[in-house]
Amino acid sequence: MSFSTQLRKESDVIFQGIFKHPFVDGLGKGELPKEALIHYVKADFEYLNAFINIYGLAIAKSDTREDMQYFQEKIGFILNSEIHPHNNLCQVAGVNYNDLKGFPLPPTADHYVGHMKSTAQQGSMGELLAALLPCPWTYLDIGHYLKDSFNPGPEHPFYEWITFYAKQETASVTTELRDRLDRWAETVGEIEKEKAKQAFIKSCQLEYAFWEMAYTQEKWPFTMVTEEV
Ligand SMILES: Cc1ncc(C[n+]2csc(CCO)c2C)c(N)n1
Repeated sequence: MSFSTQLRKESDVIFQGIFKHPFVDGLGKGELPKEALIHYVKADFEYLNAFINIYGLAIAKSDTREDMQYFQEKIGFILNSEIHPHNNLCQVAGVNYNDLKGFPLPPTADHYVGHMKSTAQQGSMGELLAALLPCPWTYLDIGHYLKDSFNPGPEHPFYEWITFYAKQETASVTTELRDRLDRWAETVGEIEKEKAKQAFIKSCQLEYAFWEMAYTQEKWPFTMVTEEV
């Protein structure tokens, strides 16, 4: 069994929890409070900015042109494609996407970004790949799960969101990251692999926590002027 298959198996309980989370279930049912959608997009826009920064750190860590080109292409995917699912959520919430940009990350999203950034700066390439992988993998599996469970048609409010993540593009981001991680895992010992596994599991936990953060509209204890809509 490949290293990534082993990681997916061990974290299956978290994946199953994500599929059943009320936010994800609401995407399937086509029913979500406007405030939760807004909270999600505000946090996710900044999360994606941080993700681009992290790909930049991965380029800084890269030894080969091939690796550099790979991470550069992934930055392009976030810049050019990931706006579509956000646009879908903004349309349903009846808000302008531009009005949701530039807000501070809520505590859980801040924690998630901090985990990926510190792993990118201090960890091995394998730990970094493992910390990034749950991001496309959980969304790919959510896309498939919602497509199979709810069979949404074009009239479904979240049709675009669901079909975007169930698409080949998200599948290839996942497969490519997995292949890289699996190739790395063949070259290192158990201690290194254990560290990568812990980085992967923490990111899976934080993917779940991100949905919870959006659904409960998690906030910092004190609201500062910059956070008001
Ligand atoms: C919290 C959170 N987790 C995952 C994604 C999905 N996603 C973000 S970047 C990317 C491509 C990685 O190269 C994918 C699939 C999201 N939007 N927000």
